[in-house]
Amino acid sequence: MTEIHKGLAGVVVDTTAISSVDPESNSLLYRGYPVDQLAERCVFEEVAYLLWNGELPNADELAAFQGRGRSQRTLPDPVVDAVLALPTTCHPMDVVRTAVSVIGAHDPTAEDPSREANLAKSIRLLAQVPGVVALDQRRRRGQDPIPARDDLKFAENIFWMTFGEVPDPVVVKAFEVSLVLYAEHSFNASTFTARVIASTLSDLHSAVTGAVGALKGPLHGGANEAVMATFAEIGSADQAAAWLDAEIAAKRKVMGFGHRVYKHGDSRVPTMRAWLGRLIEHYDRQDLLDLYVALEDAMTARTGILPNLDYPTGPVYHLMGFDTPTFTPLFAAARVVGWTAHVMEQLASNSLIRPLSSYDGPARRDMT
Ligand SMILES: CC(=O)SCCNC(=O)CCNC(=O)[C@H](O)C(C)(C)COP(=O)(O)OP(=O)(O)OC[C@H]1O[C@@H](n2cnc3c(N)ncnc32)[C@H](O)[C@@H]1OP(=O)(O)O
Ligand SMILES: O=C([O-])CC(=O)C(=O)O
Repeated sequence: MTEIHKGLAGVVVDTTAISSVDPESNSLLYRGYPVDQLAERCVFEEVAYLLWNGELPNADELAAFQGRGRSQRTLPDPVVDAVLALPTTCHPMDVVRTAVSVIGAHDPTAEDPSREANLAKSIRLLAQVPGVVALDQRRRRGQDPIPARDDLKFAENIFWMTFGEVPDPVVVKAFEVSLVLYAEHSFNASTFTARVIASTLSDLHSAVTGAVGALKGPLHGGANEAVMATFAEIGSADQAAAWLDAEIAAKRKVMGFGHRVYKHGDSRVPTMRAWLGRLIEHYDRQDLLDLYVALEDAMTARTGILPNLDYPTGPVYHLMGFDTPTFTPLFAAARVVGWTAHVMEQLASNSLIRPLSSYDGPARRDMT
């Protein structure tokens, strides 16, 4: 009988040199470096450089790389027009998905599959997606757009374009850590989507557009905003256990918990959790931490299922002032690096991704 690998669980479909996720040791390495070390010591652009090029940049390489990205931050007019033309009733991830597609349609090198062209497109996309996310949050609030600045680091510029100010360094660092942790995670659903699309020899923007769609779902990146919706529904720490009992009884999944690969805890959670603690102090929001801890404790006690990265990141982005539907677009802004690194890796050693299925429909029959 054919063995079915539902959801491709446990199936190894290819090799990758970009990152390694080891569920046994709960470790995540980007090109060999532990991600917690990168998160503490690097700016986001260094990590992007590492993931794309295989090595960390020296000071000159970093400066040149940052200059290249910063000079491309301003959104082309057709992209601004496309964002502003979309209804504010649509989800912000729909805006990101559309914008990536429009950026691709206007890119004169869109169909050039060389690594050099794909790297240039990746750098441009990474420079421009934050502008889309910031523009969209602002228009939904009835605020005018704020032009990008080329004197700010990647993380700082996102705050600037969204809020018109760069917050305290502890807030910027917490955000930068979240972006580093979100940048890459091997063959997750959205990255695999990008690789499937790239494997047909379609273009990089098509692969990223598809990846954005995959990330949107609450079983994947959409969980970070769902966590905040959960907190809003629960209200306060003393309600957490009763709320959870009802969810479990109704057999509903609790967002921000569980992981396909990590069964003993997500390797990125301790780092993000520590920064959440610092932000709780900075913003004086012990009530939010109490709720966070109460739900985690109740979930662990009742199911043994541990939080994933989206659990601490939801409240982190909330404290920073981002609107809840903007959380997954921020995840996307960071994951552009991982998606495009995988597209380039796929193309360097391509084989069409096309699994088999086992038919269980009606037996052969003739039309009458
Ligand atoms: C950055 C990221 O994308 S991380 C993932 C973010 N997604 C979420 O937080 C959504 C909530 N979590 C989940 O839905 C799941 O844990 C997934 C989809 C992430 C991984 O799931 P899988 O590895 O496919 O495991 P699966 O969904 O089969 O769960 C195994 C068992 O644990 C239960 N379970 C897993 N996660 C949860 C959860 N969050 N809440 C309640 N029960 C859960 C399942 O109901 C299932 O129980 P059963 O065997 O009695 O039916
Ligand atoms: O790896 C996964 O399945 C999901 C995840 O944590 C990520 O993409 O960061």
